[in-house]
Amino acid sequence: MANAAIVGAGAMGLLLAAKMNAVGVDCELWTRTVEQAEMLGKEGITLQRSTGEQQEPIAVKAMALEEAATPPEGGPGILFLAVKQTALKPDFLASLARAVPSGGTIVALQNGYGHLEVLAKALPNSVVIPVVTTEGALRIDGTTVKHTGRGDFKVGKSDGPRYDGSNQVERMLNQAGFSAIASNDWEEALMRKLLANAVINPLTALWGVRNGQLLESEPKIDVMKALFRETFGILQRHKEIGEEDELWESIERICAASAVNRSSMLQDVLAGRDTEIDFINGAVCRMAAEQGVPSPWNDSLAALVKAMR
Ligand SMILES: NC(=O)C1=CN([C@@H]2O[C@H](COP(=O)(O)OP(=O)(O)OC[C@H]3O[C@@H](n4cnc5c(N)ncnc54)[C@H](OP(=O)(O)O)[C@@H]3O)[C@@H](O)[C@H]2O)C=CC1
Ligand SMILES: CC(C)(CO)C(=O)C(=O)O
Repeated sequence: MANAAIVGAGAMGLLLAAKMNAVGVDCELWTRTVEQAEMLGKEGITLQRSTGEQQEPIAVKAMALEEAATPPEGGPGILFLAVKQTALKPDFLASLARAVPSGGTIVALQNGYGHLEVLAKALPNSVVIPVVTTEGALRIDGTTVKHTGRGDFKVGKSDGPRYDGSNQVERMLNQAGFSAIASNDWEEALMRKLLANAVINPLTALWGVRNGQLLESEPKIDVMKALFRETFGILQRHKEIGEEDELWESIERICAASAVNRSSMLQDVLAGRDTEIDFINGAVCRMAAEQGVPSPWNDSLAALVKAMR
């Protein structure tokens, strides 16, 4: 049994598994289906650079989560959770609880907000480490992933013993060639990412445009700014996240840097999958309700994106 496993063989899971196994970090990959696990076992993972250039396939030990979720004696001590928040349903959480040994570490890579509470409740004997990443990955098929953008990983850390495994996770990611840092200010990073996702994702999904196209028309920028201002106010009341101007500029930079990419929400809509809207704009609406303030832009976008299904 490996020391670590990645749950979810989509964009992020394939990228992590490829880079870790390429440098000899002992790490299994747990899929949803037996078919994908068999394919990965036979073909390995093909990693494409953003330029399209691809490396030799990287061998990986893959199995379906249901096979892996046996009683936890000797189970991997670290689970990188690379599924969307939409997957965090009771049956899945029960499988995870069976797969992770008591005291094991769950590395939560999800965008959005709400998952940490769900995981902590469902896995009370595990340590859930929040990780915020600005890496970009795109699943091409069941065994191929494109590394669409280089970013970094902020690995949640606390001054107390709460996130004991943070330094180990940081080391594993750096060993795999990523840029990772264990940091106390992970919550600020999580909120800043939530702000970017709350502005870029629903609008690109609704208008069917790539990230860079958001900045190509004044009327689109006006809508973006209105959504940004409302969301910034709500998040800033929840947790100090920085200056409004600087955060708006950071969103413009993300759109420019990922100009040709489709946001994850647009990809989900195009593929007919559930989106993470409930955990992005929906989460902002819930925060606003707790604060007793209105959130008309977030309410409308959450409803409009849900109605695309
Ligand atoms: N991709 C990116 O660039 C980034 C992603 N993130 C975040 O990382 C998380 C994962 O995103 P991403 O990899 O893009 O998503 P994908 O949709 O590409 O991958 C999710 C994977 O989870 C698998 N899955 C779903 N349910 C289960 C289950 N019950 N058991 C095992 N596996 C399951 C899916 O399997 P199947 O395909 O068989 O349904 C799929 O392979 C999201 O929260 C996202 O917001 C954060 C930053 C960047
Ligand atoms: C930052 C952004 C918008 C990049 O596409 C993203 O995280 C996503 O698509 O979910």
